[in-house]
Amino acid sequence: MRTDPAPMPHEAQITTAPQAIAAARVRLLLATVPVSAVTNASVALIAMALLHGGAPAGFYAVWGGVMIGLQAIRLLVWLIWRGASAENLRPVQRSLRLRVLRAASLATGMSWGAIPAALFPATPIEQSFVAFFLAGVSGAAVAGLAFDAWASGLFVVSVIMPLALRLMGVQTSLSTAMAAMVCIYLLYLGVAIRRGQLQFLQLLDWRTRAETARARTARQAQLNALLAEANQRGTSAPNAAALYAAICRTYAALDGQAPLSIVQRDPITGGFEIAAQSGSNSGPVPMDVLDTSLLDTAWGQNRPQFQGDGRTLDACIPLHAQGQVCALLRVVCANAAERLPCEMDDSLRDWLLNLAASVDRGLQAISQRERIDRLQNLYRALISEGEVVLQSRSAEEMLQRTCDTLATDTQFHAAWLARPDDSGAFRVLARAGEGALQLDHFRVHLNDANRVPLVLRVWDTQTLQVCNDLLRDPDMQPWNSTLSRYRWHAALATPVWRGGALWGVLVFTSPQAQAFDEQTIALCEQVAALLGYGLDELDVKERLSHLQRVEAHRARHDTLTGLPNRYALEQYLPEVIARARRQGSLFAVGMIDLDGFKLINDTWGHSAGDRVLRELTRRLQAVQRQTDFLVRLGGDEFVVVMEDLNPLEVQTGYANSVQRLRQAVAAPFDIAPNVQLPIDMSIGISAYPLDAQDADTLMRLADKAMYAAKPKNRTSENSP
Ligand SMILES: Nc1nc2c(ncn2[C@@H]2O[C@H](COP(=O)(O)OP(=O)(O)OP(=O)(O)O)[C@@H](O)[C@H]2O)c(=O)[nH]1
Repeated sequence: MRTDPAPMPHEAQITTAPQAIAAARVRLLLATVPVSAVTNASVALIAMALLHGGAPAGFYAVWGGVMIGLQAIRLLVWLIWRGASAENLRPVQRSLRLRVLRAASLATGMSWGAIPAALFPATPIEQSFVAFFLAGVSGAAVAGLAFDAWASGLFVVSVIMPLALRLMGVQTSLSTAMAAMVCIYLLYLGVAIRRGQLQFLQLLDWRTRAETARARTARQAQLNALLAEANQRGTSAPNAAALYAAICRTYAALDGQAPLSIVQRDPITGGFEIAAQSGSNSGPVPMDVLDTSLLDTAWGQNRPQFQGDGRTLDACIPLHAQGQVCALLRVVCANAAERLPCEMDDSLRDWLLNLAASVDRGLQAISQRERIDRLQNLYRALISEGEVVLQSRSAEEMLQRTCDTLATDTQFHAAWLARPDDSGAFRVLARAGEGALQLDHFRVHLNDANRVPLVLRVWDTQTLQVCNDLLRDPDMQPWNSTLSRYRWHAALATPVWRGGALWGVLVFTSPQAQAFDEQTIALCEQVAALLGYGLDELDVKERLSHLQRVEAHRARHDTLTGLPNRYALEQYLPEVIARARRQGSLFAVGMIDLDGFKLINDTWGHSAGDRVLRELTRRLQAVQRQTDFLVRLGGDEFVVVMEDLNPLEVQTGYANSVQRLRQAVAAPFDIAPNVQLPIDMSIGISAYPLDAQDADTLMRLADKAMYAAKPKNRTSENSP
């Protein structure tokens, strides 16, 4: 719960006791001046009017004039000074006005002593009593002097001593008794004035001390409230900047404090900049007018620095995040003449240290929250990576989706994967996130002399590499401007294994230095491992599908000639029939069988027979039309399906087709080295839809026709 801090007590109440006493004495002296002056002037007027005898002629007129003049001076000083503030009273002891006031008071007292002196020659002695009486009255009238020891003492002595001496000079028992009484009275006045002064001073001292203590307690309470506030803000602020701003705002509410700022260091330039600051009565203290050496020392030595002479203050206290100095808490009161001074006492020092400790705790809470968020996001990314691996149909897709997921759903800024090509130059295969486009200019080669880039370190060591503060890594200096532009403040590069070998490097970058702690590193490794498994699985799938394709081809093709086989023909014929039916076209099935092929095998060997079969295939392919479908049924039997047959062909007994196919055996075959033999073939043809309308019958009829065409079966009427 936030409580509004009470206003700070006025600084006059917390100044030191001697200053306060001096100011209070002057105020009291001023308070007595008007009454004293008026009384003195009145009594002087009465004396001028009533006391004539026993004094030199004109004495009372001169004395009265001096007296009234002195009182006028006192009143004048009082008039000028009565509106003075506490600040003006502080240097009062050196003030000209105080000196004038004291001199006037002293002169007043001494002038009263002149009356008994003037009366000395006179008789009877009773006149001296009148003077003594007047002196006593005037002593009371200038009671203000009692608060000023020297003036009071001189006054008492100068007024009463002459009377005592005079009485002792008369040498009668009465005058001696009176002199004794005067001396006792003198003694009494001296003691009374002294004691009164002491008590007054003590009283003032107690009062000032009590007020100072009260003010201190009140300030301490406010300062403690600010500490509590800082602690509480730490648990609610979303980030360090918000925490700094909240601390400064709360501090600013404390009236009368020197300005507080939180200063951060630019990692590139090393310069200091204000991250947050409180306002103050004198406004924020600009950085450029301050000596930053104290900041350097506090940052470099990681120790609080305090400078000041009790009137000025420069305090720099390091703040920490993850064990490292991340900012400085600075309180500066640079100007001693400022209305609000900073007391550089131990309590303020302790409080500042406590405030810094509170901010540290807040930063720690924030970084812990950020770490948990980061890990949660990473776990999510890990789950997403599992989906990516399962869903991706190609390696390219898998890599790109991995990078996209990492750069979108985690605290990472960018993610990319690179691997060396055949020439050894690293190629970025996938990338995502801020600054990823600049990877177009990524030039790293396996043979580079400079082994600093993380991808090379990974390649060399085959292990994961982390740099948690790229901008402070002296090796990374050449790339600092790019790293800083895209806020790549920390990076992790991990090997990606494919098929048991190092295949690529997956790189994660984060805008937050120190982002890669133990758990994050472990999760990044898992992501890379998952990616590797995914790639391996893709490879397995790819191999399987290749095998399937080979097997499927093998099942439909003849291994010796590469031609479609009987199985393929069985699938093909229904399609042709359906097409011909749809289009109302004709097609023919030609059955081809070599004559006397067995003899070649038997005479020249099986491999010679194979050669003939392959050569025949080549020749048949050369003479077939584009729409013909050539099949090896087995042995020396071939089938050619001829689509879009011209009806004339049927009428001419397939003369053109037979002639075209026969060109395949027009030239003799190479049987063996230097052995060429002519080989003939028999052809039987059936046509759709004239001969039959189903595949089996068409095949059977073609076979029958071919069989009939064999030389050994040939008769004059069925020879083709
Ligand atoms: N070299 C070789 N010979 C094969 C292959 N497949 C079958 N043969 C042989 O081919 C021959 C085919 O037999 P036939 O058709 O009776 O032989 P032919 O001498 O041509 O008889 P006609 O067809 O009646 O003229 C057999 O000897 C089979 O062993 C093969 O892939 N390679």
